[in-house]
Amino acid sequence: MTASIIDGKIIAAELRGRVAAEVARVKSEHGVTPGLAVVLVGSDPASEVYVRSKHKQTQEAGMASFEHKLPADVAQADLIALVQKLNTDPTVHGILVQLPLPKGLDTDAVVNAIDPAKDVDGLHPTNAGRLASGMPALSPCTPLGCIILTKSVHKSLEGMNAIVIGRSNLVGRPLVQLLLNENATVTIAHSKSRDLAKLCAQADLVYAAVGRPEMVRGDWIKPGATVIDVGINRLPGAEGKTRLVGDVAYQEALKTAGAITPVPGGVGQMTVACLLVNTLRAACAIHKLAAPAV
Ligand SMILES: Nc1nc(=O)c2c([nH]1)NC[C@@H]1CN(c3ccc(C(=O)N[C@@H](CCC(=O)O)C(=O)O)cc3)C=[N+]21
Ligand SMILES: [Mg+2]
Repeated sequence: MTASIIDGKIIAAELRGRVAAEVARVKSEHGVTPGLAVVLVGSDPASEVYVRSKHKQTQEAGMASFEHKLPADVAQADLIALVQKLNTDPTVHGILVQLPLPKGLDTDAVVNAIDPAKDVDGLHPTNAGRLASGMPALSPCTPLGCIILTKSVHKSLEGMNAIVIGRSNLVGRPLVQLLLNENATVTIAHSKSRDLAKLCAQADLVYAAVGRPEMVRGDWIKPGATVIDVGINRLPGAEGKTRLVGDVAYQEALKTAGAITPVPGGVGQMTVACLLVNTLRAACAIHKLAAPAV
């Protein structure tokens, strides 16, 4: 038996189409154009790639896209001043500060400066706290994407055993909360967990988000389980190129899993699509419109 492949490209494109339709409706019915501001500090090549694809997809969905590039040696106060300006800019409904920030900048202080109503990354403690309390919140895009991909396989996650490997603020922790909202039973594992293979073997749903290339092996996976690979690791490939691999040993896991996401073409695609969803939701909330149908 070989696993079916969960096609993030197709699922993300379909989601972006629904966002675009809602954006068109909100524009024509209410005269509101949702706007996303992305702040990139320094010049990490991988970050440049993500920011470019965010810009393109935002515009394709009919939303306004604002890019702000700052030098790696920008003063903390100047970065915060930009965030504050975006907070009060009525054309901006979503603010994303690309992470990680260059050394010397205080990430917590920058994230705290974002208006929680415009925090489309769901990183502000107000949104993280609301999510953890079961209240409506802007939730981080990658975990939202993971849930949508899982639901493309399972209509309901109720009572399923899920394991989340990784506990970052951007992925692992909020993903745990979203899974709890779906009534899954959740195990939270991380780099210090003992006997990860055994914990994994009990899971119907495996979420690998540790940032270690191919750490999750095929024989850890319960036969038929759904595997969502959040990792994006750049390894040296042939002819001086880089090669992207996930946190799961994909070829091995294909043999035991029931369904699995590829890297690239899995979770990464959904992250950007969900960013558009969050920007649309933020714009509707800010303008006191009904929540959009996506
Ligand atoms: N404040 C903040 N929010 C983020 O959401 C955030 C961030 N900082 N910093 C970096 C990570 C990473 N991230 C990705 C977005 C899209 C792809 C993506 O489009 N991946 C494609 C192609 C990848 C490629 O070819 O390089 C795929 O997996 O198919 C991947 C990763 C968002 N992040
Ligand atoms: Mg991917």
